Parts: sequence; C-alpha cells; structure tokens
Amino acid sequence: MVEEPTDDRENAEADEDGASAPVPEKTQVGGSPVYIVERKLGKGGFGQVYVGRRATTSTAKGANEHIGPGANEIALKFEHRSSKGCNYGPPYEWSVYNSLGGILGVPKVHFKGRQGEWYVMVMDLLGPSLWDKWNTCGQSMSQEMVSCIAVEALAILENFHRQGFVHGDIKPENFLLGPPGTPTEKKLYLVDLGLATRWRDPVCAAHVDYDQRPDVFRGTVRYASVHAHLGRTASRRDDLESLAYTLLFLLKGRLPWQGYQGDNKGFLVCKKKMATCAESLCRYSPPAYRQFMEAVINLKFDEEPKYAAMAALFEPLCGPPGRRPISTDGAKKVGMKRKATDMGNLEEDDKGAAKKKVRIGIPAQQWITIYNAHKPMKQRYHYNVANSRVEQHIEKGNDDGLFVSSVSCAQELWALIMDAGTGYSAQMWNLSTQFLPKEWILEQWDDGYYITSLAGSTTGSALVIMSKGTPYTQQSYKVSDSFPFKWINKKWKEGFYVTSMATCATRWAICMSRNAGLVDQCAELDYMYPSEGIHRRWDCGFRITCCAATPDQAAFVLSIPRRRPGDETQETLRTSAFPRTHVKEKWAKNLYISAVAFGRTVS
Ligand SMILES: Nc1ncnc2c1ncn2[C@@H]1O[C@H](COP(=O)(O)OP(=O)(O)OP(=O)(O)O)[C@@H](O)[C@H]1O
Repeated sequence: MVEEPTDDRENAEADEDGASAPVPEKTQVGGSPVYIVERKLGKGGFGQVYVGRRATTSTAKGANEHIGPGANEIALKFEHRSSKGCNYGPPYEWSVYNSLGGILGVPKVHFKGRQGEWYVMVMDLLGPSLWDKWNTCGQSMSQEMVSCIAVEALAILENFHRQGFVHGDIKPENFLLGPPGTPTEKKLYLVDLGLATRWRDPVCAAHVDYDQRPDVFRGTVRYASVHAHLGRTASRRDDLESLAYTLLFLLKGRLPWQGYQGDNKGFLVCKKKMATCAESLCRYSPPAYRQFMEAVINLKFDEEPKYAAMAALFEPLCGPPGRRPISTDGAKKVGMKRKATDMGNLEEDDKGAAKKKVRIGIPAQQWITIYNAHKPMKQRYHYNVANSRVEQHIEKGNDDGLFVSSVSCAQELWALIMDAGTGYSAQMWNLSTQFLPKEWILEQWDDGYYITSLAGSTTGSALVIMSKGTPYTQQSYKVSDSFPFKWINKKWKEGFYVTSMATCATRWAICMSRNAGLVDQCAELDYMYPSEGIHRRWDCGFRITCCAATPDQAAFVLSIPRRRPGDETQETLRTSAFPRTHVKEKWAKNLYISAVAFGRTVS
C-alpha cells in the first residue's frame, strides 16, 4: 500500500489559479542558463518543484558536478504570482534562502527571478525525501538509519538555529537525501523554508518575545509541537519536538494521533499528544528515544537545546562509522562533541529550580484559585453548594454587606466567593438550565446590570451573577464549543475586554465588557496549567483576571489595569480538594481569592 504524504499542512492552501496554470516549458531567470523543465519532483502547499535540464549541455568546469550553478540538472521551484505566499512580491522563502542557502544541510539556491506569471528558484537537485524512503522500504526504517537521521538532523538544526531561524515545518517530507548514485546520496538536507521564522533579532540578538495566539496554527498537524498547536511564538524547542515525532514516525510507522478527521482535528491531535507520555510513545524503542522526547518537551521557550548531548544519545545506535546508512559527517563539522558525559546534562534540572514537566498521560482536574493582595477585607467562601442552597448563602452574604465576586462549579456543586471589595451597589443572580439564560440577561442589561461572574455545570446549567455599580458601559457574550479566541481578538479591537468566563462540560462562555478599566489583555490556553506562559506574562506586568477550565483545557485571561495597584502580588494554587485551609492562610497574608475555576490542570 502506498500512503499519500501528509496533506494536513495548514496555512498553505494551494492557490486555485496557481495550481492549475501550466508551468513554462523552458525557464531562464536572474542570469541563469536556459533550463528545459522536465519531470515533476513534488508539489507542496506553495510551489511545484521540477527537474530542470540545461538546454545546452555545458562543458565548462563544474558542469559534471551534480551540484553547483554549473550543474546540468537542477531543481526548479515554481510559485505562481497569485499564490498566497506571493501577495507582497517574491515568495517569503526566497529571503530565508538568502540567509541560509548553502549552510550545512540546506541546498544552495543559484538563481532566482520572475518569468511571466511565475516566481522561479533554481537550486541544487536533491533525491528522495525520508518519507519516500520510508514508503518505498515497506513503510519502515531500520533503527540504525533513524538514529543516523537523528544525529545528522540535530547537527543541521543546530546550525540552522545558530543563524537565528526556526524551520517551523520539520517532517519526513522536508528532509531530502542527495540524488541516488551520486556522492551525496547518503547526505541529509532540509528543504522548504517557507514557514521559517526568526527566534533571535538579527540586530540586537535578543530572543523574540513570548506570545500565544490560540487561533494561529502554522505547520503540519501530525508533526507540530504542542506549543505550535496552541499558537505560541515559534522557538527552537518546536523544531526539536517535531523532529522527535518525525523520528518516531519513521521508526514505528505510525503516531498515536493519526486518523483524526474533521473540523476539530487539530484540537484532538493536540489533546492526544498531551495525553501520550514519552514512555508509551517510545515503548519497545531504545531508551535514547524516550530520553530525547523527555528532554525536548521540557525545553523552555527561550532555552538553548543541548544539541550535542541529544545527539550523543543516538550516536551508539548508528552503526560503525563508514558503514552508516546516512552520513553523519555534518554532525562532525558542526563540532559536536559526543562525549558520554554530555548525556548527564540532559537529566539535569534547570538549576534545580523548575520541576520536570512530564506528560503522564492521565488527565486530572483540580481547583485553581487565584489570590490578589488587597487591604484587609471580609471575604467568605462556600463550596459543595447544592442548587437549593445557593439562595440562602447569597442572601445571608448580602445581609452582611457582601456581594458575589466569583463563582465556579465542580461535580454539579457550586462554589461561591463573596466579599466586601467588589464595589457593586446591587446584584441579581440566576440559576438556569440554559448555558446561558439569554432572555434573563437581556432583561438585566435593560435594568443597568452587567454580568460580573459566570459558572457552568457539566450537565448544562449556569449560574450567572449580574451587578450594578460596575464601570462597564457595554457588554457582549459568546457561547462556543471551543475557546473562542478569534471572537475575543475581534472584540479586543472594538475596545472590549474579557471580564468573566465559564465552562459547561466542554463548552465555553466568554463575557466581554467595554470600559473595563484595563489597558491590555492576553490569554493563555493549554491542556495543562500553563505555568511558563503565566510567569512570562507576570514578568510583563499582566495579572490573571479570569480563569475557566474544561475537563480538557484550562484558560487564563491576564490583564494590565489602567490604575496599577500598589501591591501587585498574585498567587495561584492548584489543589485536588477545595483549598479551605489554604484560603485562611492567604487571608492572614492579606491575599484574597480573585478568581476560581475547576478543570483540567494536569496531563
Ligand atoms: N532541491 C530539490 N531537489 C529535489 N526535490 C525537491 C527539491 N526541493 C523540493 N523537492 C521536492 O518537492 C517537494 C515540495 O517542495 P517544497 O516542500 O519546497 O514545496 P512547498 O510548496 O513549500 O511544500 P510544502 O507544502 O510542504 O511547504 C518536496 O517534498 C520534495 O519532494
């Protein structure tokens, strides 16, 4: 059976016109010789690649070489000028090749230019991809060969990253070997630089800033890193995670997240990646694969990977030098010292401070409570509250001068936080079997009340709190099957900010308000507690203002208030039971619950 290469690359739809227009029969661009366009080598989301043969066979020096500008056979990459990648002129990939073409493992581009409707790039002709090799070898690859690929690919990526770029689409189809029957037939190359981005500023050499935009996905679903699925800014760790999946695919012939279809394929694949521990992913393979996988998923956003130590894991599995199925000479050139002692570094915990992140494969739900510094105030909490008891607690609180400041739900029982610090003058609440009770909300809006807290139960009921005395001037809410980042982003542009959110089983309800007293806002979404993202946001002055979680994902909205409080202390707690004793300890330190949620925090 011949399997089609992965066709699930996003952000790379073939353009209708470009895909159907025939490429020219001959081409000559940017001072190149004339080439006759021969057989098609491949087609991707952006371009089509053909063999080009010199129209007049050269006898000049270098003509018999299979690589270099004088070669008789070269590869021609055509991109139609109406294709998505050419909206602003020549393909973006050209600029990346300008910086990287010819470095270790990256083919050299010899000429480029526009011919009629086509942008044409003339580059070294290479041979089959690793995907082709895997497919023609009975959809399998020897462990020796995969280990050589690991060693060489790590050298290529180290060098690639050294130039300040992340590749962004590491997969078997993008690693090519040299042409069969030539001296480079065992040499590994990395192609397709169309999704490459900079991880380092070319001028000041600073690492790019961290961000997460959960609606942005670039890459190939099967091999993408979890961070890429979640729309985090690409950094070196993402290429290495994709390399780990590439190696395991070649070795095992299958990855556990293959076969998902439909609109939420990306979500399901990412969920499965998070739920698959390195142990089970690498079962029956040499320990090097599990060690590599674990090292990779523990990399921080701006951490420099220990390429040499990673390669050293695979080196003993490559077979004797000189008889290796894939050349590992590149690795030598990059100057990797493959000392066994290097391996210890991988195990080392980052200065002992950060705890190792392990995908244990067992999802767990927890209480998430957020505490803010506040001058001493009365705060009260109720948890395990059945529907019939909600009224009693709220009324008693109101009588004592308290209003509801946050609500949540776990196992069909509500949690209510009430305090004297809300600034509200009146409050209404509604317990409904609708998620959310639209008619009731509309009526309260008419009376000048705004939504201030929301919670949903797994069976579909909602607890909505609406208050008077808020600064809000307008509100809008959305209920959605997935975290509606696109909608949030649109509303941000209209001056709305997220002011409350809730989940009901796997559905989300987000409420956004105008005049929320904030100057900036961002969101962190993950299949577990996104500690790294939250810490990075805290460092930039953001504080968590809302949180909600489903059994799959946790979302945090972080904001910068217009008027900064004197004490910006914020702490978060995750506990399997409602943190009743912890809350009292926090109160003693003048820290009060500002948000509460129950849901997925561990995977
Ligand atoms: N220099 C080359 N020599 C031989 N074959 C090549 C060369 N460059 C690309 N190919 C073949 O053409 C295919 C498509 O090329 P490439 O990945 O660069 O195009 P793309 O349109 O950017 O694809 P994608 O959608 O994967 O990004 C490759 O998978 C490979 O099989």
